[in-house]
Amino acid sequence: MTLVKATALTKVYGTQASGVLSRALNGIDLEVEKGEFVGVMGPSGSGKTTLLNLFAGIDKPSGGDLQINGHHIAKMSAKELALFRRRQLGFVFQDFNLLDTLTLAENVGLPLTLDGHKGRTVQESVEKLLGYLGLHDLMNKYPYEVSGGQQQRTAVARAVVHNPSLLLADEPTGNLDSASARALLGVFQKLNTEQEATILMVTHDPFAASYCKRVVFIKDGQVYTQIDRVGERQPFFQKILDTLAVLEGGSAHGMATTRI
Ligand SMILES: Nc1ncnc2c1ncn2[C@@H]1O[C@H](COP(=O)(O)OP(=O)(O)OP(=O)(O)O)[C@@H](O)[C@H]1O
Repeated sequence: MTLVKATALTKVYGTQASGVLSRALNGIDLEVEKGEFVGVMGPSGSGKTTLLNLFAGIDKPSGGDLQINGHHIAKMSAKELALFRRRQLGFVFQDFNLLDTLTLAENVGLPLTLDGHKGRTVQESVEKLLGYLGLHDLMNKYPYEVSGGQQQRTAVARAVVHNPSLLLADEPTGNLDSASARALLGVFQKLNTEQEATILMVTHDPFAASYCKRVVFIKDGQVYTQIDRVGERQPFFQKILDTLAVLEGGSAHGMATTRI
């Protein structure tokens, strides 16, 4: 089942009147199937954050169409969009973004509490999820009492506690040491393979991207190429490095629709 369908998606910043226009996305076609784990890579300024912001409903496209789980994002009212974001999307950011005044369990339960779920139901869901993710012993601690890696895994728990249709992650390993990054990517992989979570992750890190099933490379606001993981992670990692070398070397004319 196709969960995300972006068709000829464009995003232009600025106005004609100001005379300063920046074309951040220039006709992106991208589909994500339910249960996929997709990485988005590309040079700085290529449009990755812009694309994620459109998927997240934070910003509206200038042209083209974007459907997530059958909903046309650009056609929703502000109220519909707020509900859609709360129920159907989960977010993981580079900076963890946990609330320091709440315990880890309270942080994880927040999306359910804000959605009006009863305290007991929230507690049961949170305990079950934290147990599943190996964080049960930390549930009564505050964010400043645990490591960055543990905070980020808690942030993932908070992002999936309401079973969103799509989990969006923006540089989730950006502030982590390599051991914590590995643990976090293990959590994504577990959620993807065991729970069929659909994940879209923007990353600069080829190691992180090698955990994905597919990596989409964008350049100058367009899909430049995509590669699928077939088999082990190590050869896929090497393919990602090779593709980045060509992409950043700028000598890959004609690769726009090629799947390596
Ligand atoms: N709010 C904005 N107003 C004007 N131009 C913008 C705005 N946001 C992004 N841009 C421009 O759009 C283009 C794409 O930016 P974007 O942040 O999406 O790239 P990116 O691939 O995420 O970069 P990075 O890897 O450095 O985060 C860039 O040229 C950027 O300068």
